[in-house]
Order: sequence, then structure tokens, then C-alpha cells
Amino acid sequence: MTIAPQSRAPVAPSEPALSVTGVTHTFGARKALDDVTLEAPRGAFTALVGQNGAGKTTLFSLITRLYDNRSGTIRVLGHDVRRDPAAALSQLGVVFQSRTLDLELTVLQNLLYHAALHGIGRREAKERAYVALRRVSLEGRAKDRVRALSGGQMRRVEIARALLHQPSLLLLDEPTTGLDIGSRRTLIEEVRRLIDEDGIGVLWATHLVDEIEVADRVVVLHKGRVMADGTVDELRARAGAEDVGAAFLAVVGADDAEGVVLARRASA
Ligand SMILES: Nc1ncnc2c1ncn2[C@@H]1O[C@H](COP(=O)(O)OP(=O)(O)OP(=O)(O)O)[C@@H](O)[C@H]1O
Repeated sequence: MTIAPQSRAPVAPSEPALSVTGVTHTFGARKALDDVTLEAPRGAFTALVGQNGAGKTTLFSLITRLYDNRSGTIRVLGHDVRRDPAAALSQLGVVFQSRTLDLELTVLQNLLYHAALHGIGRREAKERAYVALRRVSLEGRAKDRVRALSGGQMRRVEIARALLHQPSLLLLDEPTTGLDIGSRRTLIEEVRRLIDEDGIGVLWATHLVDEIEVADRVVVLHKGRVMADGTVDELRARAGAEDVGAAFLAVVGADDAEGVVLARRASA
């Protein structure tokens, strides 16, 4: 399937990169998402934080149309993903939780393959690939096989690949999984720079509370429900806590947050 890069309808400047309104999703009797409403503005880092099983991946699967949203509305830059999927998906870049690069191909080949799926011509694709690799400081590795890269570098190639069709919204599902502390920091800094320089909107799903600190906005998802939505300072003030981890605990209920706290300790 190719997604036409030219399917870009005019968009009001006030439209957020992502808006989700009243979305519920069930797997049989299990409610994975319960009346979820949230926004990810353009030019901002929005952290979606929750424990394992909170519903983060389910939400991403609905935004990317892997699942059909049967209730509520999901808009990407104003385009309803159900009613106008081509326009919505053309504005969307995704880095999935599992790695999805072909290890035997070079970095450039991986990018060109993805660009072809988006209907981008080869010459244009090559130019865009080098621009995107420069954005993540990897232009010198274009001709290397992916297998030769570190885990953090592979993640940055995936981000470059997600940027090829020039989306307005970048979704990242637990992107620092398996990375050491230095690679995690580099990845966060690269994404922060993309936001500041390109004005892209980012929704970064994580269960690591220390990754919230850099976010402009935080959405706390717990057992499928949005428990808090605001700036890091608002989250701290609401919970009456200095520390963002303590604020998270207070919002979701201390007894329930063990997975997140342990994850935070493990990553410190
Ligand atoms: N395909 C599926 N079939 C049945 N239940 C599912 C399916 N996918 C997710 N669930 C359930 O939905 C809930 C939300 O899971 P989801 O994977 O969205 O959470 P998550 O926040 O992404 O967690 P993780 O960080 O572990 O991936 C969980 O209770 C999970 O068991």
C-alpha cells in the first residue's frame, strides 16, 4: 500500500497535532481504554505515562488504524482517522515498540524502502533520507548495514525513517526500551531538538517516570483511564509533590504504581 504524500488538505493553525476524544476500546470483556480524551499540541513533547497494561499500545494501535475506533474520535492535524484515513496517516510518523528495521539492509536502503511505500520518488527519497539522517546525527552511517549499529542508533534510524514523509505528529511507543542511560539521554535530546527546530508534535509513551521531566505536557494513563493531563509543574502541584515520581504515585494511587517505580529505579 502506498500513502500518497500529496493528500494534504488545508489545516486550521489551531488544530493540535493529535486530538483524541471519548475513545473506549475493549478486548472481549476487558476494557483496555475507557473514555480517553487527550491532546498532543504541535511543537510540543507530550509524554503518555502509564504502567504495563495501562493501554498505551492500544491507543497507538487505534491512532495508526491497526484497530478501528468504534467509539469517540481521533484526529491527526484535524483529519479524522476513520473518515479521512489517507490525510490523517500522511501526517503521522510512528516508531513502534518492537524494532522494525531490516538488519541485513543498509541504513539508506531501509529508508528508501519506506519512502517508496509512501510514493516518494527515488531521487527525492534519497535527498530526504540524508536530511532525516542529519536530523538524528547519523548521516555518516547511511551506507552501513543496520546490524552494525547500536540499539540507540537503530532507534534514531527509525525516527529518521518516520520523518521521511514530513509528518506533523510523531508517535513513539516506549522508544528507550533496552537502551543504556547514555543512549536514552541522546534519544530524548534528539527528539527535543526536532520539536524545537521543526515544530513537530510528539507523543512519547513510557512507563519510566524520569522521562516525563523533559515533557511539555504529561498525560497519565492508568487502567485505560486518563488520570491527569497537564504540565509537569501542574502534575506536581496537583499531587503536592516535589518529585515527579511521587506525583505519579499520588495520581494513580501508591499501591498500584509499583511497576513504574521499579522501572524508574532500574533506569537510574
Ligand atoms: N490483542 C489483545 N487481546 C486481548 N487483550 C489485549 C490485547 N492487547 C492488549 N490487551 C489488554 O489491554 C490492556 C492494555 O494493554 P496495552 O498493551 O495497550 O498496554 P500498554 O500500556 O501498552 O502496556 P505495555 O507497556 O506492557 O505494552 C491490557 O490489559 C492488555 O492485556
